[in-house]
Amino acid sequence: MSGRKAFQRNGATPEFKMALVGALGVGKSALTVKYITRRFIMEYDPDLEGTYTKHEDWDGHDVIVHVMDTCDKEDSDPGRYLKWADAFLIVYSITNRQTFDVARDYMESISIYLKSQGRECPVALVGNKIDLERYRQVNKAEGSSLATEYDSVFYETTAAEEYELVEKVFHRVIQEAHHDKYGHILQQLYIADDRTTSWGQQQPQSQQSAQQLSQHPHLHQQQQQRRPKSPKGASDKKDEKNQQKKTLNKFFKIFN
Ligand SMILES: Nc1nc2c(ncn2[C@@H]2O[C@H](COP(=O)(O)OP(=O)(O)OP(=O)(O)O)[C@@H](O)[C@H]2O)c(=O)[nH]1
Repeated sequence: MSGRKAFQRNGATPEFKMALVGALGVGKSALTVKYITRRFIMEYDPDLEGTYTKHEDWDGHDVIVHVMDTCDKEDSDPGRYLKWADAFLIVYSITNRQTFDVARDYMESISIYLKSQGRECPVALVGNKIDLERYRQVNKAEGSSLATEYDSVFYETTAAEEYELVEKVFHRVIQEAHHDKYGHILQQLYIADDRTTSWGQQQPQSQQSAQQLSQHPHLHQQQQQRRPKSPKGASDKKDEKNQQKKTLNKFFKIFN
């Protein structure tokens, strides 16, 4: 049975929740707003955290995507996105090695958390700001290697240039999340990495709504109940490793 047929029989609108996490200043907000509005907005309030919703039109069918642009602070509870999300984008800046180290910590912590819950979610490692190649501190092979270590997909991208670069990352994660939820072979449903097939055009957002979002990034903020999802085997590669760094110790409080 093809994914498409199953999708058509199942009347419910597919819905996915993904959380962007990472160090401050890596471009989580820029990537979120780029995906939602197709626009690059230069400055955000670093203390703001929000959840945004976008309707994708795939081959005439509605797909709802919720994106949480997180902002972790010392005392904040990561449970707000760990429990909520169907998928995670762990973002670092290729121009800042420290943010790559933080991304590594997130990879580890999220992996351990999911395993403790018997859950598995798509996790993508995303190296952002490739438009600033001249300032690169983390080479592509390092990112790729870290992602491989955790059985995650890896992308380098930039919020500052073509929308398609950002779209590709989000669509790949949606692909994976769709597979987890509906158990379909993704290549039959959506796109291959080179985007040769099925993803429909984005529903164009009105200029007005894009402007409103840019001026009030939390316009579409909303809370949603998490939908159940089918588990997928977690990476076993890090079972023995328990080297949580201070900044991420809070993760353990959730499930210990
Ligand atoms: N050149 C370039 N600048 C970017 C890119 N993404 C984000 N920025 C800039 O980097 C700065 C930080 O981006 P944010 O999106 O606020 O980063 P964040 O990860 O959300 O961090 P906080 O807002 O501190 O939580 C802003 O000035 C952005 O305009 C990118 O891909 N390329």
